[in-house]
Amino acid sequence: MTPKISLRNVTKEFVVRQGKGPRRNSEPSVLTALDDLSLDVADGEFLTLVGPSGSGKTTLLDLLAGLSRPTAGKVLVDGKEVTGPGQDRAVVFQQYALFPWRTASANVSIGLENKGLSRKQRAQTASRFLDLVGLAGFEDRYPHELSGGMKQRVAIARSLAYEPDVLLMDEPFAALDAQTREQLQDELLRIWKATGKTIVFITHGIDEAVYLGQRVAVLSARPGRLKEIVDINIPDRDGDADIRSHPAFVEHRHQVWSLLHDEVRLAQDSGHRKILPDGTAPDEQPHERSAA
Ligand SMILES: Nc1ncnc2c1ncn2[C@@H]1O[C@H](COP(=O)(O)OP(=O)(O)OP(=O)(O)O)[C@@H](O)[C@H]1O
Repeated sequence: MTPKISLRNVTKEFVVRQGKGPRRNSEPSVLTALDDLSLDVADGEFLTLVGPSGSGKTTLLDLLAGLSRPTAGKVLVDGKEVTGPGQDRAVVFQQYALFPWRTASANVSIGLENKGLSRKQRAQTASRFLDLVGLAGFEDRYPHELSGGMKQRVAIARSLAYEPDVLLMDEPFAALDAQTREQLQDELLRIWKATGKTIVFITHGIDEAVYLGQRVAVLSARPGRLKEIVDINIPDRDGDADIRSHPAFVEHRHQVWSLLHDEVRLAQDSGHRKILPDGTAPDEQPHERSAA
């Protein structure tokens, strides 16, 4: 069966300049964010993605979203090469990016405006998706009247409303307090089960990765390569038990922690992999190319 998402030998390079101001080096260098990465995601799968800072997680999500193109290799969705953003994929960012002058309902309706629906139909669809994310009755609230968790629910409802097959989530719960985060993790699992979406979810949280993912993809320190994919098998996952204290959860968490810990140490140990605060790397060789 064709995987829903397929990354085939994907490399992404950026051309950067070292230093700043008068000390800025005129020679551009190439920063390899992702290196020869191959990965398949099945239809309806929930994949979480972890990796040290700078390992290329957001770069990978941007490629899947069609916001940028790989330097080499291919990104396929349903067997077709991704050449730009599309209605089949929605992105949820850490920052909710809601329009402050629009109500929750109007924010959710945004993606429906080109679908030839009447105003009433759009409002009904928005209500249905606000209901799905647990915000029934909040249609007329403005973003400033909502908590952080509620705003993120609106953002998720907005992404779901135009019925994408794939949900791409870049640390969507990172700005929320621990309790709200856990609540939204459960909501997301419920929505995923109800809708059958394919989800790729980036997180810095090992617990979150293991709790949400059917598989956890671990990236190596920059340049990002696929270090390992951990299959998550936790018995009784659908029950009422506290999954986070289940021995299988604890074991998976330790496994992912060890893989990540090795990568973070490697990145720190080898000076040539260090990344300067301005995003450039001292190890990269000057390169002829001039565009990212
Ligand atoms: N547009 C760009 N131009 C130049 N370099 C870039 C660009 N986007 C990303 N990079 C570099 O590519 C590398 C990977 O960045 P990316 O944001 O994908 O990492 P990440 O794993 O998401 O990091 P974090 O966990 O800190 O958010 C970094 O070294 C970053 O500085």
